[in-house]
Amino acid sequence: MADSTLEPFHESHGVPVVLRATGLTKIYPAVTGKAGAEVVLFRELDLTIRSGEIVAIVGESGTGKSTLLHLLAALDRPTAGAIVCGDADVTRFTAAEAARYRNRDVGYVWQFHYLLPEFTAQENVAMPLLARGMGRPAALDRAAEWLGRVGLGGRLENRSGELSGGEQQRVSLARALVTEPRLLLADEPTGDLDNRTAETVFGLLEQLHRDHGLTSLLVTHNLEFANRCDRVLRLRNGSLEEASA
Ligand SMILES: Nc1ncnc2c1ncn2[C@@H]1O[C@H](COP(=O)(O)OP(=O)(O)OP(=O)(O)O)[C@@H](O)[C@H]1O
Repeated sequence: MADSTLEPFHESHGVPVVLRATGLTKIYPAVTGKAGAEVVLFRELDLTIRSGEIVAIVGESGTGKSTLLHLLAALDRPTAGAIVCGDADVTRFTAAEAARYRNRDVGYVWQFHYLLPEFTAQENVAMPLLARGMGRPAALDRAAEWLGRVGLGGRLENRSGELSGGEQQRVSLARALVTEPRLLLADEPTGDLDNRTAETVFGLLEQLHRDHGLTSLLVTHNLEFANRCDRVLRLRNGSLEEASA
């Protein structure tokens, strides 16, 4: 059942909880005037993400993994249920509150990098800081620092077209983390990369967990990577089960 009375800084197994979803349900209604039933993606789904962990979500195509990440990022609304991150229920946000949440509390990386081609790597990474009102010199400094952490300290001035696929994805990882969000949401971040480059990007994610106490939720079809995460959850038949990959 949805519980909107969660305390802000509750704990689970002695570890602070970063995000808790309860009773999460997503149903697409039948289209009026057309044959066909409603689409139930998931019903009464519960999910707890604890500080510092890296959690993998696996499941067959079309089971709703990306939709779940969109709900957690406040890019979509559930049919029912609550998503508590920090001290607020994300599902009740106004558009302005959702935008602020996406800028401050969550970072996300998608399968495609979505870098702005007319800007340099450093400017792309600085963008979320500029959007929140940080001055340009400070934002560029912070961006350079994060590009150094993802191994691209020598590529600050390159535009996305001058970078390899793996480098582009590392820039998008730096852009997601430059605001130091509570939670990183990653939707198949290695899905568009060859095996060796995918290993570099996933290895980097593991290193950032070790070095910076990152917390992340990762959707992946790569079962080897899923097995290297702290927990694996499988989305199947509308529910989320603890699983081994
Ligand atoms: N507006 C809509 N009305 C009805 N069904 C929809 C609508 N939008 C999305 N869907 C369905 O929701 C399902 C879940 O899509 P989603 O992208 O979340 O799955 P996924 O598990 O991430 O898949 P993949 O692994 O292929 O990326 C799909 O079957 C899609 O057709």
